[in-house]
Amino acid sequence: MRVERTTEQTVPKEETVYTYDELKQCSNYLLERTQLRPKIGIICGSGLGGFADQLSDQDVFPYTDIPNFPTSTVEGHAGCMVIGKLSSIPVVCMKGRFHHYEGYPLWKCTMAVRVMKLMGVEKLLLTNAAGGVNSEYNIGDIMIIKDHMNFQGFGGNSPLFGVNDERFGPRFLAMNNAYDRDLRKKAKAIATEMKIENVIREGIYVMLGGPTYETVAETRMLQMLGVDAVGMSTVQEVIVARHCNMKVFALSLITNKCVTEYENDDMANHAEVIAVANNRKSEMEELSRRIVITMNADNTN
Ligand SMILES: O=P(O)(O)O[C@@H]1C[C@H](O)[C@@H](CO)O1
Ligand SMILES: Nc1nc2[nH]cnc2c(=O)[nH]1
Repeated sequence: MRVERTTEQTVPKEETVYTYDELKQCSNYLLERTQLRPKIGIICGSGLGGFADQLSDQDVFPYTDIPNFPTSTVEGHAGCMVIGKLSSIPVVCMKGRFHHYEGYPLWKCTMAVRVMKLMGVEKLLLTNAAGGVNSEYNIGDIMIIKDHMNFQGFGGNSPLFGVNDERFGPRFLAMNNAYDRDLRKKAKAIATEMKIENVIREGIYVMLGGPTYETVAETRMLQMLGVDAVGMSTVQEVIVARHCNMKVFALSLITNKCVTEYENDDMANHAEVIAVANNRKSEMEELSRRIVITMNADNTN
């Protein structure tokens, strides 16, 4: 189903998932317009798109120009694909992702991952802004995602629903070690080199549909389940990336502490999310840059 907005009404319309050929059209469009052949893809979280500005030799493609592409509608998600070099390494960077709460089905939110795969991308680095569920987490902490809980999957929704196209991957998919163990270990060593180990965490991310932030009762439930951080993205992208055999690494920036007491009047809000992302920009960007270098040096698959 697609939600199409007009000025007066919201009209749901039937829509089928992207065909292989439609996604190939997108990747061809990009490859025909850049000399670079990236093997590493990056998806930037809310307020974290500035990472793409670090790239040299940039070719910039607004989503509105790429055939079959959805558009970004959220503040802090610029809405363009940037292909360029990071420390001489060719990368393709999504400056702005698609979220389920924008009205896109999960298969549509994740289409760019398959486009990257068709371009030749083998490894994916994702960032997001998330609320700290673990009471020991502080605003500004950077969490290496160790694992996720796929709540949409529990509820009967997945970006892989529908006929499986074996050209992308198998019908049934194992999800252990989705967040590559070796890259997580190396990222911790990099954080120590950067002397930011005091703000580095490793934990479990859960994606809820949003756009509401969590109630006190919901946060308490997540704590009981062992969740460390909660957001509104990433899980579906990781599922699609693993389906097409990409190696995955992901970081959550803890932009707010989820409220667990009824007497606490702190209100999560997107302006704060963007402001914290802006404050932690340099650490997030340098950590990500060094991880890209590590990913590039890694020849295992
Ligand atoms: O794209 P991410 O997951 O970084 O964005 C988070 C989740 C919502 O889109 C938004 C809420 O403030 O930030
Ligand atoms: N669901 C959710 N997403 C977020 N993104 C940034 N902060 C939060 C949060 O507290 N909850």
